[in-house]
Amino acid sequence: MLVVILCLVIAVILFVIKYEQYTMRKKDKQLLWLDTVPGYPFIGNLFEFHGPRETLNDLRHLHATYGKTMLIRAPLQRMILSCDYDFLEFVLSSPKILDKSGEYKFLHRWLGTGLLTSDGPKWKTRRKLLTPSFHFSILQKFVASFESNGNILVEKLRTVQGKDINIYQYITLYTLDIICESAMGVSVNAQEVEDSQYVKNVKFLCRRINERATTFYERPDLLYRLSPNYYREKKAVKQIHNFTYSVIDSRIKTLQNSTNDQNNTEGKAVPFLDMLLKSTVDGRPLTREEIREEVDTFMFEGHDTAGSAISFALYLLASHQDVQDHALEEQKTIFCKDIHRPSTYNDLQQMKYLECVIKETLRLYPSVPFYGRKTDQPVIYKGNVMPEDIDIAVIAYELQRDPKYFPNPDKFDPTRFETMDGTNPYCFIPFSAGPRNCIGQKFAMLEMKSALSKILRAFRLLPTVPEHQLKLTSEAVLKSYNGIYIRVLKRTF
Ligand code: HEM
Repeated sequence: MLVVILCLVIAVILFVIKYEQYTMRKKDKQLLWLDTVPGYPFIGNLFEFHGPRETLNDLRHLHATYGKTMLIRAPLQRMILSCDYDFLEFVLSSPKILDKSGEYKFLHRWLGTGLLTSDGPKWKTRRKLLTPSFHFSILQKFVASFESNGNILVEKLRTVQGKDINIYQYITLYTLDIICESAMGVSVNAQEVEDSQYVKNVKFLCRRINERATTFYERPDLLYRLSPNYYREKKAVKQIHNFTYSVIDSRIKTLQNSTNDQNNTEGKAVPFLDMLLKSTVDGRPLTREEIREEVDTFMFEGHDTAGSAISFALYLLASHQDVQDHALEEQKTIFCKDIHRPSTYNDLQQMKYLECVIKETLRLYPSVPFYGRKTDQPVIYKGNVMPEDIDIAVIAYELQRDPKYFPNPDKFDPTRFETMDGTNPYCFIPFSAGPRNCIGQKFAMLEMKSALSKILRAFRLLPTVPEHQLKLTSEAVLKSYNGIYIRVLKRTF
């Protein structure tokens, strides 16, 4: 009996391997022009990846061994990994490669197919609908929200000055409060309320999505449903959706009940939710579910990214006193004698050096270190075919450390952005590039400037002793898994 079962198992395995080879044969032939990472039948290169904490190291190792562009294989999936300038310029600017790679399906349970995860005509319609929400005349009204939440942040930091603190824990709650106010028009008071279930769920899901993407036995939906993590994820998603729906419903009521007078929003920031509630697609309003998808998408994409960038910038400023002094001089010039006054939109526009600091931070520590696309039709690149349904991973983290474009690439040197002439616009792509770039980049830049300016004026930033060493990991967003520790000391002028 045992022998029969064993034979059956072997037969099934052989069948699956043959089936995979048969289905992928044509694609593999068409992709012979690429360097292919040697792997095993069926499972391909899954063993090249050693879990979420090691993904960046694994990618670095693969690029060092196989060059800037290579093909890797997973069951029924072919993916091109690239940090090559020409190839990525082609991919990101192509109107034919706009769909998202297979990995994004891990976000679907939470985000549905909102702007980040949708493809084809749905994405085009949504992008057109949402783009006006990021017009500068709308964005400048959010400066007040950056300011009030920044004041809470500074108060929180005052209570821990002189101690070694994991700055990321403070910053990420600040950016979460801001995105809640901006996207939904409600405050979750993440900075004030400890142990908020909503905050816990958002944090849990951000981590879970990447863990799943890099754990081979959790990738197939069928196997994932057998694991306890599936139920944890389902529960967290349900709680988040319930919260988002309750906010949507109460906002609908408020808008219905408000008199014209109360509805007068002149000068006030209008949350993205209100715009969604007032929008129509093909002559009909968006459904509750469609609105929820977008609100949840903004919550996901809009807080951790900026939180990571601000935290890394503070870490770099703490360990580069010359850069910090330069940035502070600029603040003094802008704020003159009233150094602690609230910053205005115009002030933020004037912070040119701080902008270089942020860009240099995003070059070294891009919040989204890699992202994915997929071909939905055969595409020709330099005479070679990329067949339909091929995933492409854009490794921004590696490209932005290429010495060809950034001499002495590991050096933190914001001035390189003062002299960059735009000859190679695709060598700096923290917000992606082309038609599917980050819709929130101007919002993010204002928010990051506002936070850094406020903290710089309130505190002197110092490294810990001994200086904390980052251990980078990508949980969809770049983090340091041992924290981002610095010290802050009240600044006196
Ligand atoms: C430092 C801050 C940020 C960075 C580095 C960043 C980076 C990116 C990147 C690399 C993408 C492309 C992702 C992909 O192709 O899969 C993206 C897309 C997106 N980002 Fe951001 N982002 C930031 C802040 C924000 C903020 C604050 C918002 C919202 C207010 C936002 C909303 C979005 C949305 C909705 C998309 C999808 C756009 C589309 O596919 O059309 N991002 N972002």
